[in-house]
Amino acid sequence: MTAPVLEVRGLTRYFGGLAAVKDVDLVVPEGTIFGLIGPNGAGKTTTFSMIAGSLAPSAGRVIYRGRDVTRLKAFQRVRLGITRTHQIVRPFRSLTVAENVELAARYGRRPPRSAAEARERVLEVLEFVGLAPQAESPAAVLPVGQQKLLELARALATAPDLLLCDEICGGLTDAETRQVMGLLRKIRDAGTTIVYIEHDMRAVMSVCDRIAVLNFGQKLAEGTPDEIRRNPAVVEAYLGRAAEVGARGGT
Ligand SMILES: Nc1ncnc2c1ncn2[C@@H]1O[C@H](COP(=O)(O)OP(=O)(O)OP(=O)(O)O)[C@@H](O)[C@H]1O
Repeated sequence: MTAPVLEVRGLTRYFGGLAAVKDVDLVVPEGTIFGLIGPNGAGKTTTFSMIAGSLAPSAGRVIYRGRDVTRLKAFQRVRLGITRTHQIVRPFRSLTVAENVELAARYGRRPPRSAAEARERVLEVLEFVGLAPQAESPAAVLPVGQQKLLELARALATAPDLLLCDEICGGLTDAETRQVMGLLRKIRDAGTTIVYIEHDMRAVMSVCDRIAVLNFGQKLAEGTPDEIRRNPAVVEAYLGRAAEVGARGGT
């Protein structure tokens, strides 16, 4: 078995008296799409923020390829290969799509060494996500589906080794969701490990190799999509409710 790309040990975060994340352990094997699911407020985004480095844990460690990165800042982790997308996308709205992607590339793991290399990288990423025709449009004018693709493009431009995807399918049509699932599989197959937060259960179950379930800040279960689907505690805490609302559990 290959060494894990990411290990999270005893990860804990309090907000005042509230334990948003409590004593969570995760081991993410290389080359997988690893789902992180659970009800609203379960602690998924807080966990992501601690892995990405934008939020300090109250306790616990984040280990990336055997190295303890718990004290590194977010930009230092991006340079090592850990990049996240945000649930609420936030491109530079007045910059073009291409400029947004180029900026991300410059802060990434392999910054382009020339303007020509930057252009080539930007075009490659935009073609990959299908946004090449919008390259010169201001980010602000993109419809929601394309905003999500731009968020993914910006993350990919940093040349991530570990991509943290936060609810990339929220607000997308079924066709757009299928497109994004196809992209995630290609990204994984090209060698990038993915941790994926998502409420769209069809998407999660179709694309993830393993899934961990959070509930009230703690890990409730972990396993393959089939094991998770059949786990009575998961059905009780989350999946039953998600099914009631048409397999989409909320925001
Ligand atoms: N900055 C903050 N200050 C105070 N409480 C916070 C903060 N961020 C998150 N919380 C609380 O921590 C808990 C976990 O929130 P988090 O956003 O991590 O959950 P989540 O599983 O990502 O939820 P959702 O599926 O709704 O995005 C919630 O009770 C939330 O209100």
